[in-house]
Amino acid sequence: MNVGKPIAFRTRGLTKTYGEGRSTVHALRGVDLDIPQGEIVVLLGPSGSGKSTLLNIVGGLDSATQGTAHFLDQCLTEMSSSALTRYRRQHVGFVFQFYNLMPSLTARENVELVTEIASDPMDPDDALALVGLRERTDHFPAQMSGGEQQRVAIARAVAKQPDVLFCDEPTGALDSATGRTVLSVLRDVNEKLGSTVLVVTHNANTAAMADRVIHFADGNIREVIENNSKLDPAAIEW
Ligand SMILES: Nc1ncnc2c1ncn2[C@@H]1O[C@H](COP(=O)(O)OP(=O)(O)OP(=O)(O)O)[C@@H](O)[C@H]1O
Repeated sequence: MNVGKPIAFRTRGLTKTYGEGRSTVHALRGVDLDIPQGEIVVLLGPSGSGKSTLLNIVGGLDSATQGTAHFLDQCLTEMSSSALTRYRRQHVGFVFQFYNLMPSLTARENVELVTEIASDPMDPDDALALVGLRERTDHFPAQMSGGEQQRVAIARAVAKQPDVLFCDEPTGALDSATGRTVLSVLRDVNEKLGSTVLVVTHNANTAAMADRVIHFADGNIREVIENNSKLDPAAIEW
């Protein structure tokens, strides 16, 4: 189904170890992976299998020990830390389990933190409208539910119109109905902005909305499944 799409991310022999000697942890053991542009990709696997480590390296937040990772024609594993900062600023949005909003700022002001430094940002109100919070732009985080706060975090991440949206357990702190709403927002971002969306999750049911599901085990890919019958997030079982 994705024949001819450019590859957004390509890793070859991607390896990450933490520590030395007997306490060495092998987080990634030579991962080879191709992720086509514009896909929703869900990464599943047991705790400690390396999912977040992979996300952090291709997101420009962490370095590899060996191997290569490319974003389009840019080699992330050879970049200086200032080049990685530019890469993150220009191309990448992050969404984490805990929303990391500034409590003293309104929803709009939280989004403006990003739009003020981005090169081609959306209007903050448009970003909040995209996640269904048009009416809540002047509200503070404490006045919003967990799902609404996560949607502000997504608005903040997408307001710079990122090529890629990285989501680490985006529904981990949410109940099922709210979690589905947040997944629907991620699907909307993918469809409306064309962003490639990578989601790390423990919720295997999220796989139903993905174009591609990557199963991790013990620092490597166990299986990659292309999904030709994607479900609407609203229909996902929890
Ligand atoms: N900064 C670090 N220092 C030492 N070890 C680390 C560090 N970060 C991760 N690890 C180890 O690397 C391995 C892979 O961790 P990672 O967080 O990538 O797994 P994960 O699949 O995302 O797990 P989870 O689902 O629990 O978030 C684990 O054994 C973890 O303890």
